[in-house]
Amino acid sequence: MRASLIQINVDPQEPAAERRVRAAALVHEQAGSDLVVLPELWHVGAFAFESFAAAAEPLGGPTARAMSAAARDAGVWLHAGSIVEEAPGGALCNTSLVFSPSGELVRTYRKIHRFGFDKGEAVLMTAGTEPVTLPLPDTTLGLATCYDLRFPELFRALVDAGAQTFVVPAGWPAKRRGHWTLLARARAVENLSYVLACGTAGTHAGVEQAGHSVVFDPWGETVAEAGPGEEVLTVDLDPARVTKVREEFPALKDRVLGR
Ligand SMILES: NC(=O)CCC(=O)C(=O)O
Repeated sequence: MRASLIQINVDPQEPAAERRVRAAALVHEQAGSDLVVLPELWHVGAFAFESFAAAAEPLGGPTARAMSAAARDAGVWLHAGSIVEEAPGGALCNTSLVFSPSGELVRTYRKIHRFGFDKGEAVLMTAGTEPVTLPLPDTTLGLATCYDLRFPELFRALVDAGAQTFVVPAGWPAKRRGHWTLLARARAVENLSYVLACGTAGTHAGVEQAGHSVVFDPWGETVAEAGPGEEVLTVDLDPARVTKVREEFPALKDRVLGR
């Protein structure tokens, strides 16, 4: 199973409409991959809080339409990262979109843990409540977004729902890059699962992004890691390895709490 993580540069000087066209072209270039992943809020910037309201769009909005067409044209499963969703009733949510190779929107995931404490996303966005998984032909995806990485109980809930491969779009700051890599790896090791963690490059709203998208295997080994700039990280995964590792090291069966 081939996966491509598109670590797109988010530059406030680039209009969102142009970045959308560029993202679609980058997805198109990944034809031949099974799964393509974009980062969190790449259309606006995860820290561009003051632009969230203006950038909000419904599920059938311009980003979703462009990504549906891109998935269909490339013939790939596309985790299109997240958008600022204007939900029915007007609430804003940080919502991930997953499209099938025919361009159908097959899953949405509203980020459960909002970042910012008493500011930014935490006050502007409404939290999701539901963990979301998606069975693909070769693996079952578990969806999480950025700050969710700090909450292992979400990943356990996803494992209980059948997840074998976590997809984590993010807009993670460079100043906490050490946490990014450490937490993504921990989620792989403790859940004996692949982790596909896709961040952004560039600086927006004064926040330098970490880049360094990374893929860990179910033993916590690094499959591939990007640098700080715009880059596509393409990896070949062996979905059967999740079952094998879980059989050889059945730690998930030893859980006592929270089952
Ligand atoms: N967009 C985010 O969720 C940022 C998370 C973050 O900066 C952190 O957890 O640290």
